[in-house]
Amino acid sequence: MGYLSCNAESAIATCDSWNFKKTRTHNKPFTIREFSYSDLHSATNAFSQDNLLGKGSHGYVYRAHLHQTKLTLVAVKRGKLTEPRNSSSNSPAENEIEILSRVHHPRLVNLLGYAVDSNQNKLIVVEFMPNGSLYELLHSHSKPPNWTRRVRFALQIARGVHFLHSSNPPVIHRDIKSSNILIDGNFSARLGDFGLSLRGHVEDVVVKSTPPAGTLGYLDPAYLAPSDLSTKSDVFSFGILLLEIISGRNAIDVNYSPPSVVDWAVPLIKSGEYTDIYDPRLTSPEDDGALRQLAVVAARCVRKTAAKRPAMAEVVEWLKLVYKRMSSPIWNNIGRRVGRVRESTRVVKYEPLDESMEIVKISRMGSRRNRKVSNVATTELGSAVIGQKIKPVIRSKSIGSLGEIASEPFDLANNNNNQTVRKKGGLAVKIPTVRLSKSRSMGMIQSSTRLMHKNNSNGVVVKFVKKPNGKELEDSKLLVDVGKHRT
Ligand SMILES: Nc1ncnc2c1ncn2[C@@H]1O[C@H](COP(=O)(O)OP(=O)(O)OP(=O)(O)O)[C@@H](O)[C@H]1O
Repeated sequence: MGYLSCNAESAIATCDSWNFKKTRTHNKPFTIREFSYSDLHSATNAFSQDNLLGKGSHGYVYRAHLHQTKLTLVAVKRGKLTEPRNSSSNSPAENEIEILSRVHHPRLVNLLGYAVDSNQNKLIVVEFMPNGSLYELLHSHSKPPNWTRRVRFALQIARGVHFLHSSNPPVIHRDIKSSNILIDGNFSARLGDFGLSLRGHVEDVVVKSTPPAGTLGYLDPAYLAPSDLSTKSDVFSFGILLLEIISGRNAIDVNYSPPSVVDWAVPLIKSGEYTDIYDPRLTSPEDDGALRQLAVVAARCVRKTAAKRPAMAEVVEWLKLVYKRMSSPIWNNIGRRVGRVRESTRVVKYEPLDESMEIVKISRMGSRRNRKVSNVATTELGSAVIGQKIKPVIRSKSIGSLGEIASEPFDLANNNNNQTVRKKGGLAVKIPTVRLSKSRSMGMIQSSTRLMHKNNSNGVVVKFVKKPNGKELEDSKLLVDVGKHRT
């Protein structure tokens, strides 16, 4: 086992030498306690209903007040009492303890300790997350999180998953989904529930002999046999999570046609109909470039072929750029609004990029197609209760390669697609869009490199890139420069 046993209430410092190369905060040895069962019993008031935080497929989670220790509020996970104990393999609780005793990160719901009951079943003690799950925030909350918060959650989870994948040996979570994303006291997202996780290299016996598992709707369609498992399966699930964050709809939802979020969203993204997938409960921003980038990142993560999906390291970099873009004053002014203002066409004024010009964007509003086909209540996957207008679909095929996706997530750092630029008091001039082809590296536009527009000496609006060293690079040179970064 990856954790060390010791007497009740004694603390042991554990650390994983493999993970010792991480940044300072993650290098600190962390403490795993063995709690006495009786302490957890009294801390949860005999596992009372009042302290029940939630129920999962493997057991129950309780709030516990520990008085003897500095940790006052913790969460205790207890397996189902009726579940037979299979001595030949690790229970989900044992697996979770084993994995979490080796990794520790601010973006994870970290292990604090464990206890053993009289039947030798293990109870897990983890950090208490007071603000529920992302699933609840997205689907049951009266005030759904705004766009900036959603992207922040996405970035935080991406960092957590990246940390797991870059551990040595890597940890593959196998159950990334919104109900396993918990929100801490700082309203930051943490990845929890390591019951299905695997730690090891793909060629390791344990990994090679463990049958596929996960949650329908999030499960990688390319993961059909143990040998198919790789970190890219988590990337797929993360992509589904991103689509859920963008659209506010469930991974599988029979109220939509098609019910699978992949089959529903990816064709819309591929055809450039981004606004159709935005959560209708939020105002969609006039400059939705950041959301488009987010949608394209999601589409790349859910590619059918695992090898074509990005690594989490790339996803983190892309999401950092999306978050940066969203942190601009324009985004901060976007309030949360339930219901959508519908207009035909309107002109939106942007903050000028410099004194000599201002930008206007002709935005099309009110054309959002509502793909919801009926108002039947959401049913669990596989449920037979389905409305009259839609056909029962249990698990639709996921969409294949996204080779034809029109725009790259980061084709341009400040991509003004479909925007027009005009000189003050002058006529509008349409700016041609510079687009990189799919084969080009997406990491080459650094956040410190900004695409801008200005009038050159002939009065013509040109694109230029401001390099980190302050030098400007004009459009034609930009293309050459971009070419150098081909992968
Ligand atoms: N550390 C925690 N702090 C606060 N609440 C928690 C914590 N862990 C879990 N919960 C609550 O308990 C619920 C059940 O969690 P659990 O991880 O057992 O199952 P699940 O993820 O919802 O479902 P499944 O077991 O099918 O994956 C969660 O949805 C959440 O509301």
